[in-house]
Amino acid sequence: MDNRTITFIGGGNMARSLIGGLIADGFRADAIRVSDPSEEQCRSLAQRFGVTTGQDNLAAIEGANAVVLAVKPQVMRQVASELGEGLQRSGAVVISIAAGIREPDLRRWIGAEVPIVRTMPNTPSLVQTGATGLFANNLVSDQQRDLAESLMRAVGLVQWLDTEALLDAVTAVSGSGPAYFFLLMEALEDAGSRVGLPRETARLLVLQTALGAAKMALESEDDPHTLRRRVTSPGGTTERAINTLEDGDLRALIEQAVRAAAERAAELGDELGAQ
Ligand SMILES: NC(=O)C1=CN([C@@H]2O[C@H](COP(=O)(O)OP(=O)(O)OC[C@H]3O[C@@H](n4cnc5c(N)ncnc54)[C@H](OP(=O)(O)O)[C@@H]3O)[C@@H](O)[C@H]2O)C=CC1
Ligand SMILES: O=C(O)[C@@H]1CCC=N1
Repeated sequence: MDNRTITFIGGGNMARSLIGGLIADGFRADAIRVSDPSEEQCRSLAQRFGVTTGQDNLAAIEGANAVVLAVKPQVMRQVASELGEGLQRSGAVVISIAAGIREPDLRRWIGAEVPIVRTMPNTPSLVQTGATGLFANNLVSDQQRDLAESLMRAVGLVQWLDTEALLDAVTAVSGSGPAYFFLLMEALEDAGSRVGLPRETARLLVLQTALGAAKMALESEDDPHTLRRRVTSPGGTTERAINTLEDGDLRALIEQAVRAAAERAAELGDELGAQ
């Protein structure tokens, strides 16, 4: 991806997933800088990916074409304020990955009219199977839009959104989504082990089944409903299991969970944006 440089402010879980995916996609390690207060975190990132690391946020953004703000929402205000002038000078596109933090608040904290792309990626970016929603403010140039898109496309699927508010829904569906599937895997593995399978066998069967179902749903012309019906023989085993799940109102529970996550994203925006 040419010779553009990208700086990550915060080198935690999500930054690690994005960096790993970018490098696996051929992005040059020497074009990636990470600034994080933890020396341990920096050492581990430098060792694993060969990226440049440091503890000085302002120094890290110098000359960068894109600055990814990958800190927790609760420290975003402090980080954005501290970087304000540097960001204004650099002309870099700011890419925020924080849940809830709204673009107008981020711009206010930075204290300048800077180009901002607000995104919501997810951790499978590490294995280049991420899913990212993006929203650009009107100061983002076409080139910067392409840069933000190509960074996120290097690690998976990208979906641009017309309105920023939809990012809370993206957060609730795909940002947090990997955790829902991991929970299902944990539960299925536990259940498999309780009906007699050795735990390792149960885990392998569950993971391969999850992979197979997702791959099939992505590659098939049929929708998941049709694919599900094909597994479900009348009077068979799947029917019995699906009836149990429907009787327990799994769908309503999932909707409740997604609404709760979206509400929490909005709440974070309200709470932290009011500062
Ligand atoms: N995890 C996920 O699945 C996803 C997370 N996100 C978003 O990504 C962001 C980061 O989340 P996640 O990676 O999970 O969090 P982590 O806590 O793993 O990473 C944040 C990192 O930022 C560091 N940090 C804290 N203060 C500063 C500072 N002033 N300057 C530079 N770095 C700092 C932290 O160091 P220390 O720990 O020492 O404080 C930590 O290493 C959040 O805003 C979250 O909403 C978005 C999509 C998915
Ligand atoms: O749980 C969180 O708040 C972050 C945002 C989406 C995934 N993890």
